[in-house]
Amino acid sequence: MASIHNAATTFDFLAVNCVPESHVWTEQKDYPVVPESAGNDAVPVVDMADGTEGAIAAVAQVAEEWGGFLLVGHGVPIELLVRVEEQIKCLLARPAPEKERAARGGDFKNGYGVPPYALYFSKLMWSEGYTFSAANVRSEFRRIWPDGGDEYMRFCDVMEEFHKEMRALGEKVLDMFYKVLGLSADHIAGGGVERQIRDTMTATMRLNMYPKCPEPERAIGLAAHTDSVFFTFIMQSLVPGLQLLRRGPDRWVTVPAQPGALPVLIGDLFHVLTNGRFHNVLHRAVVNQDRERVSVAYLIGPPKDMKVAPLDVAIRQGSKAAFRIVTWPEYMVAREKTFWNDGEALKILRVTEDEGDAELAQGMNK
Ligand SMILES: C=C1C[C@]23C[C@@]1(O)CC[C@H]2[C@@]12CCC[C@@](C)(C(=O)O1)[C@H]2[C@@H]3C(=O)O
Ligand SMILES: O=C(O)CCC(=O)C(=O)O
Ligand SMILES: [Fe+2]
Repeated sequence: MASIHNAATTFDFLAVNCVPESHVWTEQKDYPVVPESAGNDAVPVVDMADGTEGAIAAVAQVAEEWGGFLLVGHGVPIELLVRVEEQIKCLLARPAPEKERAARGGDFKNGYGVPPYALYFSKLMWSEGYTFSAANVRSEFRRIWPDGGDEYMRFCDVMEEFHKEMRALGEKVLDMFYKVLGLSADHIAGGGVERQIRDTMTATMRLNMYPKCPEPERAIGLAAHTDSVFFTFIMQSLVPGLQLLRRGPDRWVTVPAQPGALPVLIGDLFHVLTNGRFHNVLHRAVVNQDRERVSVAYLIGPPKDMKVAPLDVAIRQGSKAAFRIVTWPEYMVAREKTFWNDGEALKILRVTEDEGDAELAQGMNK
């Protein structure tokens, strides 16, 4: 599908009183929407402070059936989350020429502009945002503030504090997932691949701003997608908008926006690591007429050169690896052709019966 826009198109969302043709998404395949907290469709809550065996069994069920949940008891101060939100609003309220100076595209994979997958759709989404590597905050944001200064320092200090907290939380959540897979603390601490993943995983941040929309049912904030990474933490303002797809019957379930609760979304590469056991959840962000919404996706993935394949512990006795070995960049390139076909991406990596018999697929520890 041809792209009709540049990576860093600025659009004055607040200047229009209807959704222009360039942003209309009514022809997309769609499913009914379940409102917040409805019976069996209430998004599960995982409390990290609950260290019981029962809690691990509950995480197992949620990871397999939902692929997404609300994390509480995580210890990240709410007041820090509030400061992160304030800083994002300040950044994205800067004048268009300043944001365009920091545009994605060309030599810059990171920066201001539409997310990479937007280039594969013919319509624009009702959002703007900024993508950057969490390890490079200070150099990245010199593109917005070339001379540094107080605003630059405040922004970088808050983002780095957030990164420190989230990276540490990422390790705790990874350990929780490893426990679900049956790995002992000694095994994780040993020199194997599980420890290597934990020590080397990388973080990318995508700051999203969804302006108020005069006709929300005709637009989409972020179109349906799975994240390619291991897993993603979402920090969202107190305005709902994130929805998860539940299958059978297919429906969108709205994630409540609760102070301090962090949505966690399992991505494609964790689905691969667990040999398909953890569900990589299809999700999207919708917009509304009354309130702008801000979110941060804190995406945790492997280093670019790591070869990812099902973990040995996830390949149950008598079965084989269901996915072939891939690096994250290789997977992202292969996935480009599948964006308008929900759930198709991982088929690229699936090992066929014949290949499986020929034992082409191997576990990650081999
Ligand atoms: C680390 C990344 C994952 C991501 C591409 C990116 O380089 C930065 C943003 C991420 C995001 C967010 C919106 C949807 C998505 C498909 C996209 O185009 O940009 C994801 C990408 C992904 O998960 O592969
Ligand atoms: O805004 C949200 O809640 C979702 C953001 C998201 O899915 C993403 O940036 O990948
Ligand atoms: Fe996402």
